[in-house]
Amino acid sequence: MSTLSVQNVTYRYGAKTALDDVSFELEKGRFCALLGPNGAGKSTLFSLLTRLFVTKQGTISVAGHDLAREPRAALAKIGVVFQQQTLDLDMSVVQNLRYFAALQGLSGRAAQRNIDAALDRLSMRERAKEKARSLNGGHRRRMEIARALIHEPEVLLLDEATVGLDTATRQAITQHVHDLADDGLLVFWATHLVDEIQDNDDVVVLHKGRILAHDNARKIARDGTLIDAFMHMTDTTPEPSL
Ligand SMILES: Nc1ncnc2c1ncn2[C@@H]1O[C@H](COP(=O)(O)OP(=O)(O)OP(=O)(O)O)[C@@H](O)[C@H]1O
Repeated sequence: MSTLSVQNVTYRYGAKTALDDVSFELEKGRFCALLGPNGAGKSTLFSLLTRLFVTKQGTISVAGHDLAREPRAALAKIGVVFQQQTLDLDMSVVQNLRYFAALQGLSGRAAQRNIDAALDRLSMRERAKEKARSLNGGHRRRMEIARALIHEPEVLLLDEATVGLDTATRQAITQHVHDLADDGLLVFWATHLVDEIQDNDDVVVLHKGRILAHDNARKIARDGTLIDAFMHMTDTTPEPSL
């Protein structure tokens, strides 16, 4: 049983087809990049995975739970970091996390244990009492990732999670998230930046709503670079990342 299964998903905005018969399966313990240029359909797919939009054609299942038939069980296995920041800046790091834990039905010792574990995983324990407002962009992002882990999901979805961060911070966050995959999570990371992808990662290349490739990054690159392969496949020039 795969951890995340997407089968024959099609999604339209009126006459515009944003996703066209998309199918793939992903396993836990892996970092998989959803790589696609602007307009590829990445946000639409994430909206379906998080049930902001309802899948009308095709099926999605998470850790064996069909998202349409068992939405609560499926969503309980997903942690999400959206592109837009969603913190309460006037609360401390730990207050933000406690609030989210309560929304997930966690309280008392169980909540504290999971909060501590999530802070440790993102090296944020020493910032726990600081107001979110006082944190820089990288630490705010780490805190959002810690928050997404509190209910111990099996899948971590991140939608363009490094937008607006400087290069060093981007690299640090990207590495942290790779470490989470090494610890056993399935990380599904939407990006248009090829340099966030490491040789051993899995990559789903999405373009104009269709999957052009799904393989190990090294295999997609073949004898050249992943950037060249991506440009060739999509006939685009990737945005400079530096
Ligand atoms: N509300 C909408 N109404 C009509 N078309 C839409 C709507 N939202 C997105 N689209 C179109 O659907 C396609 C996929 O968009 P989507 O936002 O999912 O792509 P994306 O890969 O996330 O791109 P970006 O990186 O620019 O956010 C695009 O052609 C987009 O113009």
